[in-house]
Amino acid sequence: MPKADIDYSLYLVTGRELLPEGKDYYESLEESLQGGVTVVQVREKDIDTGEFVEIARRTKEITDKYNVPLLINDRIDVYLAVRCAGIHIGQSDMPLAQARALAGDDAVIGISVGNIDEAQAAIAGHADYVGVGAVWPTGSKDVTKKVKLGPDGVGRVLDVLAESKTPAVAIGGIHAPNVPFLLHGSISPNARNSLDGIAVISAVVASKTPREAAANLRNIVDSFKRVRRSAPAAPAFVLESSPVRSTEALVSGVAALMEVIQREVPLVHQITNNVVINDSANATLAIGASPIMATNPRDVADLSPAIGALLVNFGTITDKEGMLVAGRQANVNRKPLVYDPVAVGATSFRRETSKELLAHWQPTVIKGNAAEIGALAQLTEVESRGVDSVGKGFADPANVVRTLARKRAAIVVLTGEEDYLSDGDVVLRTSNGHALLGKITGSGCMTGTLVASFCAAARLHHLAGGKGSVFENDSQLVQGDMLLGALAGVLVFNCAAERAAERDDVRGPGTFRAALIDELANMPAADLVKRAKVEIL
Ligand SMILES: Nc1ncnc2c1ncn2[C@@H]1O[C@H](COP(=O)(O)OP(=O)(O)OP(=O)(O)O)[C@@H](O)[C@H]1O
Ligand SMILES: Cc1ncsc1CCO
Repeated sequence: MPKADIDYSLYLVTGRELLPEGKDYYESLEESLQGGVTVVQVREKDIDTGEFVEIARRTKEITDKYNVPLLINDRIDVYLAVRCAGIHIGQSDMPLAQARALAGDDAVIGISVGNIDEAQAAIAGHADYVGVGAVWPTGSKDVTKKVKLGPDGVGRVLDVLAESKTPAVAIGGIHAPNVPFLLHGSISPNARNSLDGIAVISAVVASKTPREAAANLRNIVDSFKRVRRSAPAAPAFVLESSPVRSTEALVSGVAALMEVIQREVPLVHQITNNVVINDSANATLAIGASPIMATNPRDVADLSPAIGALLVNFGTITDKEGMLVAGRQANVNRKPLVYDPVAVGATSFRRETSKELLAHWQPTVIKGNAAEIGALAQLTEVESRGVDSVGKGFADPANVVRTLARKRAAIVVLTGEEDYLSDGDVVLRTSNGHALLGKITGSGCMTGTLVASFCAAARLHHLAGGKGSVFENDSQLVQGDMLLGALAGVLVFNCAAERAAERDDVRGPGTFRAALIDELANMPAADLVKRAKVEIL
């Protein structure tokens, strides 16, 4: 097969030691090829050369049947003996130039790269493809273990590879539940490049049903590539391309979600700060959803299948382990995950914690004030004072939210006197609310709570086959119109604040805070539709 025709979508690295008891290596291999494996690499350690050659020869007989290229890990002598498609070398194996001299120009030569320098060297040495990793720790179920490159780090390497168009597969700790996160989260910072495929070992080899395991992985990768091809310039990949929108449709969509909440009473899991925990739970109840504020890692893993959405707000970071586990489980269970990085730019501890969380899981929505969004976007235009944003805000907020949404493949919500929301494509501006919101603590945190609740509703609405939902795609992390969910959270909160501020019994922040909870509970959808000030920019 010509080098250019190789499809790297699902790259299987063999590992005979990982086979389930009683499963034959060749049988497992053949089933995985039937499931859709597109490249095979034979990896054998501590084995006699004669035996390696024999395994490679028999493996090639099977891969040839499926017209799938076979690569040999590290051993050029074995490659020369069996004459398969090529070899794969690691950084501590023979240098690339030497491998090329021995194997010749026809051989496919791939190399493992773990950072930008190694990627640049691979390009300079004309590697035919690179294996980028390790993404996550392998051989471990402990999700709190230190992440290696993470999807973010893979994205930085992909950026370097964009120009040479060197194909890239990611490797290390890849299993079906984290594949959508990996594919979306590793789109290079300026969206120029994305993964050509994923390399897996135990996700297929250790399976008793490798055909099904491979087919599932292949389906996710294929879906991702389809979306990426169809919308290269508008990378709201988590959500596929945005449906056609009008302000009227958006506002009536919000009203519909208010009904969904009442009907479905979604459970909204919140790991939030100890300043706002009570107000947030009451705000959740007031709109008709059901709050659960659990933080212990053992608790949160069990909860995940039952919840409608997860909120991670790190205003007072005391539960990092719980945040890591709960977020990963939300991705695994494909539940909306709203991330509120309170005061993220204020201290190095917060910046590091945020980086660590974002390497472990993919948020569906990122919500913050100007200082927080600025810090995540690495902009210095807006300053913070503790949890507050100070100054006039961004000169071009629409561009800030759109750019960060693209970079993070998430909906971004920027709060303030006016709120900006984007999925990386569309930008919405809402101008509801009241200045009294700036006089009570946790108004941003409660906005996050409501965004999470309405994202839960948007997903349920989609699953029930509701009108206007986003087209389903197997590589999407979350199903449903999450931009609409985020908009609903912002609008309901701010319209309730307007109603509260208008009340005669409200004399200041204290009475306003109580009235706000009342109005969240009492607001008719028709009044929201009347009040809503939404623009599509
Ligand atoms: N002056 C204002 N007029 C109208 N709405 C406002 C105003 N200030 C804030 N809001 C609204 O209040 C909510 C919180 O936004 P803000 O940007 O103040 O959050 P925050 O700084 O994160 O708050 P906190 O740290 O207290 O939780 C948002 O829904 C926003 O729309
Ligand atoms: C005041 C405060 N400090 C940490 S979190 C929080 C709530 C508002 O963000």
